Amino acid sequence: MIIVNDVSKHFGKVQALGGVGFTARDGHITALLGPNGAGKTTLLRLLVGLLRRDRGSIAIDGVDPAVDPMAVRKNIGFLTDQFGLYERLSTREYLAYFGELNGMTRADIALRTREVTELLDLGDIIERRSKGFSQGQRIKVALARTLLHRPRHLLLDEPSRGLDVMATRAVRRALEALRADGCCVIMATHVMQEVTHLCDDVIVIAKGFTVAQGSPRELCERTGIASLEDAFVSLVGTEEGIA
Ligand SMILES: Nc1ncnc2c1ncn2[C@@H]1O[C@H](COP(=O)(O)OP(=O)(O)OP(=O)(O)O)[C@@H](O)[C@H]1O
Repeated sequence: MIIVNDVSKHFGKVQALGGVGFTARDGHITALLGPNGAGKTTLLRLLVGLLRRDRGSIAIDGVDPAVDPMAVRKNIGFLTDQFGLYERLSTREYLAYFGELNGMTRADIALRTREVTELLDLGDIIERRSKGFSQGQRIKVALARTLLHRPRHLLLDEPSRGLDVMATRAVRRALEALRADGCCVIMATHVMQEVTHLCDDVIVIAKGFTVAQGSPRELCERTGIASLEDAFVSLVGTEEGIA
């Protein structure tokens, strides 16, 4: 479980987060919705201990990433907007490298490589070097790396950007399987259809503040608006950043 309370973060004079608070539960997929520049990526980077907050508290299964980032990272998979693939490594070599960094045994790496290859349909690129991979192939390999060590928490920054229909479905299936395993998934996205079909809970942030949290249905009921996209626009009070 991830509990965030009144977190703020400035970059010099720029306020990225003014006051964000929410709870993301295990066995749930939680969407992080907000216009461009709302603070979603900053929040994800704070959760994983890559940035230090100015104020507030964060507890990831009770551990504060500012106090013990290594303990938190052991149990988190983080898919950022920078995939960080190594062009000279094949997908299999790349996964093995990150598995070793995460302290996995060779046998476990081999087992998990088989599992994520199947889950994300990587069969045709598992022996290929990543140089020249398409955007969708790059995301799937980065996601495979993120899942390899069976993280208890998964933080995804726009995981479906650039994916075709089949790849989108493969990622969706993977996330549903993780949810069924009790994983706590937080996903920043601009794709309303994905939120409606996949997410149990939605956190809406605007200009660095949490403006609402609830299931897609609750947000629609609260605003009295039938479509989630229109409810979102009403909650953030602007049409900026809608995809
Ligand atoms: N390293 C940085 N230095 C200065 N400003 C930053 C930095 N990182 C983020 N910001 C600013 O903080 C604010 C929040 O940015 P962030 O990337 O978290 O938004 P976002 O919700 O992820 O946006 P998007 O949907 O466009 O990806 C923006 O005004 C951004 O310019």
